[in-house]
Amino acid sequence: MAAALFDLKGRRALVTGSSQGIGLALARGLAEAGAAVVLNGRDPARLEAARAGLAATGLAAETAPFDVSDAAAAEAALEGIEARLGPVDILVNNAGITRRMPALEVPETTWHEVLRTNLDGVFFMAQAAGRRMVARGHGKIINIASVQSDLARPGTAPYATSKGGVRMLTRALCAEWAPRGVQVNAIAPGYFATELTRPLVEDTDFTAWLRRRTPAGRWGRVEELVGACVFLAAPASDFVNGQMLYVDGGLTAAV
Ligand SMILES: NC(=O)c1ccc[n+]([C@@H]2O[C@H](COP(=O)([O-])OP(=O)(O)OC[C@H]3O[C@@H](n4cnc5c(N)ncnc54)[C@H](O)[C@@H]3O)[C@@H](O)[C@H]2O)c1
Ligand SMILES: O=C(O)[C@H](O)[C@@H](O)[C@H](O)[C@H](O)CO
Repeated sequence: MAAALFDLKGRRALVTGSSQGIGLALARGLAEAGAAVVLNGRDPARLEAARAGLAATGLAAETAPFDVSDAAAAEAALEGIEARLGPVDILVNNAGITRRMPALEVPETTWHEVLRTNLDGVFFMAQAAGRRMVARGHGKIINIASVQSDLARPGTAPYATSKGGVRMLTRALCAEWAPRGVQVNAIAPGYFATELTRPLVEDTDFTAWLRRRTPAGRWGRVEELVGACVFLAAPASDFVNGQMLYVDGGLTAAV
């Protein structure tokens, strides 16, 4: 009984931005839970390397290279994936970027680049997948938000704004699609060591501050996000909708 609640066999999952980092860890976790996984990124060679890495450990995956910040490409990709492989039951909107700089110095192009990837990309991917899920009467969308959906720090204005938007988008889509059998939730990671956070990992002052600021006293490991993702992708969460689940070592629970 309990095992069936978390069983993803027979489900197909598309994870955006999954050639490395959090996306690749989530793709691996979903595949280990039984899902047929589709990897996405913009660079076909890096995507193929990620696929081969999963295959080397006995996990099959397909690839779909496209840019999530291009709404037409997202729609064409969903159309192509479903025609080639079958329905996408689970969408993990993970692709994201940051550009750290003081708000007074953010060029217009940078502002739009971050918002277009982190917020427009999440919306148009959700719209492309959601239109098909709503028609079928079931589906799971998991948006990767951030502790910066709620808390800002200097140098993160475009990023924090985009992640705050992801939080409200998650609620707005839940309000519309819950009656149609689709669950839309978010995971809000704390600080995890990846390429995106490398400048912060290498900054000894930042890391010392983070260890003091996080009740768990350390950086997160990407595998520690898998449990939340499998839960939100699986039947176990069928009545969980519009929520943002923090996986942050307690960072947002304590001052
Ligand atoms: N690392 C953290 O501490 C942390 C914390 C909270 C939230 N997040 C979020 O998790 C997600 C993954 O971040 P990560 O830390 O693994 O970073 P990462 O830079 O290692 O990985 C991001 C991936 O997204 C891909 N990507 C970027 N733009 C894309 C686009 N337009 N189309 C397709 N793919 C694209 C990149 O190529 C890369 O593979 C992001 O949304 C990020 O904001 C990360
Ligand atoms: O500059 C920063 O503080 C980081 O880039 C964060 O934005 C992390 O990437 C993460 O999203 C925190 O949860």
